[in-house]
Amino acid sequence: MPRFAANLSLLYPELDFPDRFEAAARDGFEGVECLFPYAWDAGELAARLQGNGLQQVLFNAPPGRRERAEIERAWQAGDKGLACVPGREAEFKAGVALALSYAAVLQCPRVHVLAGVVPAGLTREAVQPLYVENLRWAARAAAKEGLRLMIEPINTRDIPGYFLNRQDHAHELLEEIGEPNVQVQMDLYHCQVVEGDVATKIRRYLPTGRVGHFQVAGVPQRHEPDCGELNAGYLFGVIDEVAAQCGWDGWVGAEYRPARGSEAGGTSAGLGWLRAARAQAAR
Ligand SMILES: O=C(O)C(=O)[C@H](O)CO
Ligand SMILES: [Mg+2]
Repeated sequence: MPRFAANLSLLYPELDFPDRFEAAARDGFEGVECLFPYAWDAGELAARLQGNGLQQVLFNAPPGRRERAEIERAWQAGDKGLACVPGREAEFKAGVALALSYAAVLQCPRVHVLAGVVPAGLTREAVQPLYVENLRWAARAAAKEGLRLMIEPINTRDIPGYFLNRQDHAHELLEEIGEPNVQVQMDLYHCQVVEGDVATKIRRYLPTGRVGHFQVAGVPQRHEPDCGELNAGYLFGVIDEVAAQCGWDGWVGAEYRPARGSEAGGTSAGLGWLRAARAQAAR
């Protein structure tokens, strides 16, 4: 069974963010990820991790220039990253520096760097050199701290105009960036929405050593992984099989909006997919 991390920005919406750590540990998660930890003091979050025996496995660099407390709200309102946005290089670098300082305190080995939306009037091809240059700069800064950066293809239904949508584009970009500590965050939800053939893509890309993290959700509504058109149990089996062959030992982030979160039992009641994965592994 892969190691699963609870995405605390999406799971347990019935609880205040700091209380979600304990809930995730109680439900048997060993790792957690989140979108943006910046509204909280890094030391306070580190204490929550330690107190609950959890590892922080991933979070995002800021998607735009804001006060720390504003970052999450600004993401909802439209900040989607700066890596491909001309004229905002200084803000991009300041955001990466803030993320690296949080990663050090949280002892988190991975930081996702959002690509951003291609500005009106420009093409993806026109902004790609800037994206590559920004990522190269960020990768070198992260390498000094012993950290890895993730780049994630995201579907354009969720973020219209987003620069990076496809797995093949992400892997081409890694070649161009040319820094070994940059990897792909393969979100199976986005992969299914954009291109499908998910199991084949896991088999193609995981052995390259260029996939640093997985995420999962049901498709099309981004609810529990066992709701909708993806067969999560089958895909976890594929990850397990290929990981055993190539020595991959990363995490699968549970990044979904619980459909059952408002029902009695909250998020925990919707973890049947996790219990099924455990039962399958025990067989
Ligand atoms: O939207 C997603 O799938 C992500 O993982 C991004 O990190 C957005 O935070
Ligand atoms: Mg994702």
